[in-house]
Amino acid sequence: MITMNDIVREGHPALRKISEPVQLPLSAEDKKTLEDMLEFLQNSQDDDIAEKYDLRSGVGIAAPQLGINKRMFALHLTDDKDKLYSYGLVNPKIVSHSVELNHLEGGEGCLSVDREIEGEVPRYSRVTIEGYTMDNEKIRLRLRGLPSIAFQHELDHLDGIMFYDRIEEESN
Ligand SMILES: CC(C)(C)[C@H](NC(=O)Nc1cc(F)cc(F)c1)C(=O)N(CC(=O)NO)CC1CCCC1
Ligand SMILES: [Zn+2]
Repeated sequence: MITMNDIVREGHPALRKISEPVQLPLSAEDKKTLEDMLEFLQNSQDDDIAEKYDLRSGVGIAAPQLGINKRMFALHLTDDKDKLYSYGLVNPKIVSHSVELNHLEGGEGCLSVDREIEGEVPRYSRVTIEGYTMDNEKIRLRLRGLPSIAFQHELDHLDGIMFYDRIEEESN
């Protein structure tokens, strides 16, 4: 199982690389990695398992955070209507987005960042995304709210972008 020790932190080169598209159909190894990533998120949101293994409660994790520069990430979260979004996504991309921007109140954090960083992180309010599931099926989703923000945060990891890169500098 994945624990916090498997997650690379700021300064690790994998977090600043552009990740490579994943060969489809998924190899057994890539599928296993993605399943392990989804399992980590589920474990991290289970109070007993999270406490036992000292896991930070994660809603998303990208392969580069495991030192694997492949274009895949996992999401496991519920939106404000309690709809569950639980996916392993391969070669994900935004196909269209709102002009309107949104941000998490209080800013963002990251499983690979062990410090608090203040500042709003601007994200598209709504995105239409495409990608492939762990079963090699093409998927298209319309996301808003936390699912939309989390998707954009994870997609940035595949392009070597950290959330704080998007916080505008103090305008004096
Ligand atoms: C880094 C951490 C703080 C653990 C963050 N969790 C999080 O934001 N949880 C959350 C947010 C809400 F708005 C409502 C709620 F119910 C729970 C997270 O998992 N990530 C994933 C990550 O680091 N992926 O690389 C960072 C988040 C920033 C924006 C969305 C994902
Ligand atoms: Zn992150």
